[in-house]
Amino acid sequence: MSTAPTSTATMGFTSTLLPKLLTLISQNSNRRKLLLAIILYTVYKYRRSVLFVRPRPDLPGPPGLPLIGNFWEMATTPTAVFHQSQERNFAKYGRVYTMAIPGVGRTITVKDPEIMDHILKTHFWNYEKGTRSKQTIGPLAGNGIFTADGEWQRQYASKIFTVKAFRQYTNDVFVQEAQRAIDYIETFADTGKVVDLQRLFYCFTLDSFGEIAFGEVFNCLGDPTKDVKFAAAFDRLNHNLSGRFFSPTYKLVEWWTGTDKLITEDRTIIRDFAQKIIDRRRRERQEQVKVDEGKKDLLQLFMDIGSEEGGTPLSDDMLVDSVLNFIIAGRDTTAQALAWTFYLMHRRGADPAIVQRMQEETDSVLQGGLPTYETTKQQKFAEACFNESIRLFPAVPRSTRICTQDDELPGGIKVHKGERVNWNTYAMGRDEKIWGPDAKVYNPFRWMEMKEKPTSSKFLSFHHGPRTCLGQGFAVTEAVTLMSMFFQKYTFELENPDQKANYIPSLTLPLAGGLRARVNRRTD
Ligand code: HEM
Repeated sequence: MSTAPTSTATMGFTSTLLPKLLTLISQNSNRRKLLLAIILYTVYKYRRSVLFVRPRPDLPGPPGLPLIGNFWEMATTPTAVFHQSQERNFAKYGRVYTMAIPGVGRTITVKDPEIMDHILKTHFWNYEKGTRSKQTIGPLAGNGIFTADGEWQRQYASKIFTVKAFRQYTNDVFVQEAQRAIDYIETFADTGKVVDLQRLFYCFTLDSFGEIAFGEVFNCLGDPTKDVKFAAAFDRLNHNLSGRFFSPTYKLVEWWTGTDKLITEDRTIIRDFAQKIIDRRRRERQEQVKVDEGKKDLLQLFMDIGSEEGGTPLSDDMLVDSVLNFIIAGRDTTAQALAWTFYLMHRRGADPAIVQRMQEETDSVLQGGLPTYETTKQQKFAEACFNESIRLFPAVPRSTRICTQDDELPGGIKVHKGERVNWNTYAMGRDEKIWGPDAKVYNPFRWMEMKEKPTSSKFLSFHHGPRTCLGQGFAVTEAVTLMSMFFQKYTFELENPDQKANYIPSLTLPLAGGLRARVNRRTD
């Protein structure tokens, strides 16, 4: 049992609920009276306690209810404004606050670069993803890099990005798939018809990943309005598992709604798909079919790295996990970041100088040609537009770790073994202390004017420390390739320029309502 600071909820209990219960007792039979009296006594005695959670009267935080702590608050906070509610808590309680829920435990939520550096870098070893993370996204991520705490996964995955041919191959795929996206929007150009750009970006990143991960053509860009079986199962699974992060009682809810069965079905579809490709590759390997060095996909690279001298060949399950984790990491994140970028550049009130500068930069770097890996590196303003959008709308908006040994954070804040430390990248990206008084304004020019790039403990969108996003360069190249090819030819106009910046609550940050826009050919 724990003792929490006296709360308004507790005061509400004494002033409103207590008299009601006393009246109820006086009106009931003896047995009922006794039962009610016991309940009343228990609730009163533990009015400042949260069942099974260690007390932290030293930390501020939203007041909870007797025994159930912040359960009610968590259950009733609309998930569509989850990040704003955390921002409000920071505004009220400062850079660190706590909440507690029976069965889930205590969470300490932080928003401070110095503390982030401590948790994610200098004391990295003391904060692990833990079993809850594995339970929640396990059906999708398996035992891959996302749920693992170290081991072989990072070692293998990081090797992939050092393969030079892989960089060239991915770049060729981005150009090819962006061209297919252009073929699609060309049919809309100057017609006044509306296209959902977010959906198109999902198809762009899915088709790119189909090629890069498995050497497979999903052909989502062939008709973005139609579902691709693998992608539909992947999206549904992602969506259903996201719900687990917001619900302490997800097991019960899934059983009640039948979502548990859907999760199993979708998991099977995805893994069977990957397994078939692995079987084919193993057969081809036995038949000694030659693989073009310049066209090795992720699966092939993972198979090769495992067979290298000193390497351990990966089992089929490990291969499936490895490749799927790249798709989880890179597909939705990049598509959503692109959608937010186009949204922020075109919504009402956006500075027209942003699109103008983007066009000027693209025209001057590409000179009418197609992008290459080298030209994307020169498009600093395009990169700034992208970074600025994931500062405000980070594709991974929050995350969590479990403390494995008692620790002390900068500022003398104690964290006990088993307590959960959460952080909110969304809130950090809008923090005036880090970004200045215009922190909430979309202003890509700030990146061009900075003398030094912000450290990753401040610009947390790609994470910080030893588990920093491995695909940061990949994502930026992919996004800048598409942006440059789009801005080279077209202008965009949102169907609803006043569309609100709402997101769908999820592990990532999709733009709610998609991004419906009209496309016009550039005439300048
Ligand atoms: C806008 C795009 C992206 C953003 C904002 C982003 C952000 C992140 C963040 C915040 C993490 C840490 C997650 C956590 O452990 O809490 C992460 C991890 C990771 N990302 Fe990205 N990512 C993006 C694109 C990509 C792409 C395209 C790839 C692969 C091609 C990728 C590969 C990875 C991998 C493998 C990890 C796991 C690293 C580890 O746990 O050691 N990411 N990413």
